[in-house]
Amino acid sequence: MRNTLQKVWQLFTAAEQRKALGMLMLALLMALAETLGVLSIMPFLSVLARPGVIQETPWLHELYTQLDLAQPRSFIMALGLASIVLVIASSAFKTITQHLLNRFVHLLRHSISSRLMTRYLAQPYEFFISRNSAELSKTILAEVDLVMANLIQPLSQVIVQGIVVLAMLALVFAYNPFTALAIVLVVGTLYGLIYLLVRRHLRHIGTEMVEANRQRYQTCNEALQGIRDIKITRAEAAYLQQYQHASRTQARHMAASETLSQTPLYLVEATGYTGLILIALALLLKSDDVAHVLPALGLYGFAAYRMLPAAQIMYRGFARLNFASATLDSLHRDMSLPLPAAAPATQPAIVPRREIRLQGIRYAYPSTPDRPVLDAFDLTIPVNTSIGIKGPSGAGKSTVMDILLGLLGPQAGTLSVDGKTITAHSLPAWQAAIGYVPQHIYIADASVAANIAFGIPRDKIDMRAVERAARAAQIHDFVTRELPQGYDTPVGDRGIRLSGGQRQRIGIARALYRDPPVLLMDEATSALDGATEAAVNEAIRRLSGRKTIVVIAHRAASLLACDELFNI
Ligand SMILES: Nc1ncnc2c1ncn2[C@@H]1O[C@H](COP(=O)(O)OP(=O)(O)OP(=O)(O)O)[C@@H](O)[C@H]1O
Repeated sequence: MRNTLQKVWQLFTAAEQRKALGMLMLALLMALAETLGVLSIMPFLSVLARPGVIQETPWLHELYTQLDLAQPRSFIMALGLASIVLVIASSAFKTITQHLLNRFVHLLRHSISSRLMTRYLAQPYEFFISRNSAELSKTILAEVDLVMANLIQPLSQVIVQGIVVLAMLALVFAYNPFTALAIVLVVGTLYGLIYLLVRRHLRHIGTEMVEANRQRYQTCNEALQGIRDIKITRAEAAYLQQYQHASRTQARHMAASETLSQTPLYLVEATGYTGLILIALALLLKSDDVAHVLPALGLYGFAAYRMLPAAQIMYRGFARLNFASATLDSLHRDMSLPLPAAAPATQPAIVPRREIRLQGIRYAYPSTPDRPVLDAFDLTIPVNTSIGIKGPSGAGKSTVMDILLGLLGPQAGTLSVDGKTITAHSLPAWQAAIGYVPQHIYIADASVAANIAFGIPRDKIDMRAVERAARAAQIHDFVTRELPQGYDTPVGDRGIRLSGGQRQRIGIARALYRDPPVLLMDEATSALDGATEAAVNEAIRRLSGRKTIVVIAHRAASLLACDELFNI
């Protein structure tokens, strides 16, 4: 439990921690207002039952004389009215506090998920090749919500209602310690026993639910992304079954958690009612005077009316804490991912003047640390030349490119430009000098122009640069002649409305948009027909001499224009 609280506390920023303490103060005030409201019923009921009480109780007598009312009846009305005003004011205050609390909790969801997204995006590329992307989106979107709904909200309720329960108990205790102890004993034992019984089960189903949720996201993602293959191989049923299995497990566990957290209410309500009748009878046995019994009964009744729902909310909060602790663990783990020191935002691009060099590179992927793809690898690329890299499939050509791009950090060796080693600090400036065409081009569901000027806000897109890049990539004619809205035509989810070759040419145009001094192309023309490939190659050849170009290609034709060939 302490562990859970600590983890939740660590999810907050310093400002949020301060705000949480402010909320606690508000909750204390709320409990005070509530107590006053409950307390106000006593004088009213006392005087109502026996107006003689006014003369017997000094403070009531004092108040009565001060108010200078004509008769006790008016005094009773005044007391009743005062009690009503107090209860209404306390309810209004409660509503405001509750709203502030809800606001705090929901803004916390926004804050935690944004910080998580920031943390993920700041991780090195290697982090993403070892984690499933569906799992990451699930953590940002679903787990933060789950932690909010099942942990932080209940926790805030536990604290607020806990204070209310304590205040009510203090009130009853001040009136009659014996009854207060009896209440604590009965209600505490009831809830305590049920809590102990269900705690372990809740933790267990909570853990299973995290796994089921992960499977749901992953299956959904895979099914929708691989829809072509799924349709062709008729794998719909298998995916559906996988999804349904996870989804049903999640639904069952959610239902069980709900029920287990609601169950004691009815039991405790019945016990509370029985207790109230017993107290009334006991009081009546002690004194025959209803005037004595009524105020006490009023106090107990009202205190119970406020305390039991609060106790139930507290119990539900505790129950949910157990259910959500596995989710909290996974969220907490990712929120503790290291944030690399931010590189200066705008450094001028590192434009090579002499050469780009890979020296003594050793690289093994995280999943196979003992089997390096590259070992003692050297490559020197003179500036403004074009180099073709060839070699059998799986030889490590794309890995070399990822190292040149600074996406993968080698375990040994250096990447240097004009003798200067590229470090984490200078990496953004180096990447600013590179145009890159990957093997698989990612096309966003946006316009052609937005896809060419990738990552640039719409109003900042330089349409002249877009057109220049599109011409060089041999896609300008297609865009202007065949697309209904030209460069503004939306290309659909992952460029579904484009052919493979068109997507590839958009990728090439994207790499050329910033007119970078270095161009890295990984199988960039593999999806083009002979004539288009020749035209693209010709355009790129015209760039050589002005740019440093590295090309990976299987087809000899794609490498013909290169100044030098390198075998891996
Ligand atoms: N994320 C990864 N985790 C583990 N191993 C990987 C990963 N990516 C690639 N590899 C392995 O590294 C080796 C080199 O892969 P790479 O993609 O660099 O080859 P390539 O020469 O570009 O191949 P191709 O011509 O088929 O594209 C392969 O044996 C591959 O299995």
